[in-house]
Amino acid sequence: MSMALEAHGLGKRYRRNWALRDCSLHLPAGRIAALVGPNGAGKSTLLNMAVGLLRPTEGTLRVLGQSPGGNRDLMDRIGFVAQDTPLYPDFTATELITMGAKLNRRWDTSLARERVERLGIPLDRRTGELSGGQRAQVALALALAKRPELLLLDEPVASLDPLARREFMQVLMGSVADGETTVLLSSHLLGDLERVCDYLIVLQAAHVQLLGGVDELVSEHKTLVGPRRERASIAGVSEIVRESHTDKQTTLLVRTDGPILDPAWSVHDVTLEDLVLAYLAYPAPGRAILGVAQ
Ligand SMILES: Nc1ncnc2c1ncn2[C@@H]1O[C@H](COP(=O)(O)OP(=O)(O)OP(=O)(O)O)[C@@H](O)[C@H]1O
Repeated sequence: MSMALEAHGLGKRYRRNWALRDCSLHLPAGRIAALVGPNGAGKSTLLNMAVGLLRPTEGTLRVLGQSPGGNRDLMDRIGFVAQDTPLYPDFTATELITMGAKLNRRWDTSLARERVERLGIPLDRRTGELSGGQRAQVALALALAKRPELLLLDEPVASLDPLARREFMQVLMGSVADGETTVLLSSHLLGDLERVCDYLIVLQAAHVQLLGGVDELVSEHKTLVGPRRERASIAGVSEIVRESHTDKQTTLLVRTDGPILDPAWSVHDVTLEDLVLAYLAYPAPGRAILGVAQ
């Protein structure tokens, strides 16, 4: 299986603070991956390193099998929309599309023009005079027009209205349907991600907290509800990710390594949102751990 992204022991330090540390992850080609984590978790740092805008402080990072720093051929194969969707404000969408055609070898001018037109965004208005959502749409159209093998999107839909978000997510799904594109997008909108993403990377406090295919992760985690009891080992449970108690009842979100047969527990499936929220509350690796989810 070929990897679109592969990191080993990757770290980035700004002065004395680590924005990313001991980060080992892989993203198989052809997936739509969600990059999730709280503010300041290191998501933008990871994406910026993947496009060579930042250099790792330690560790290795391979993107489409190559090292990203100063690699023009590799950059031709990657589409990137940064968090604040920067566009030259004095240029119109038409001018940016023309510029894209000059700078990129695999550029699809009609895709960009048709997309911007279909969204009702004036092609001849300076992008500095467009709304924030319209600017984001232009930036996304430019990224898609590159026909990238890897599309990296840093909170691409944050400024889009709900209908536009849904439409864009459908476009993303369509663009990976050919099996040749991989998408990695960071977002806080778990509902949107749940609909389209089939791979999940959860970052928290500069560390990878959870990684894997969404279906596999969802099926190996369960919520258990039973009479109140203090921590005890449960056959079939490899890890208790989160626990909460009322006077009479204990609720656990667990990672399983087999069936839960103890009849004291009722076993429930989890959603992607349950999973992400549980792992975000889980102590980060490398942090002083006082006991899991006490
Ligand atoms: N240029 C910089 N100089 C110093 N520290 C930085 C710089 N950029 C980011 N950081 C720090 O690195 C950490 C990770 O930041 P990053 O922007 O990667 O987080 P993020 O997960 O993308 O957050 P958000 O969801 O808020 O966009 C944060 O603690 C941030 O303060």
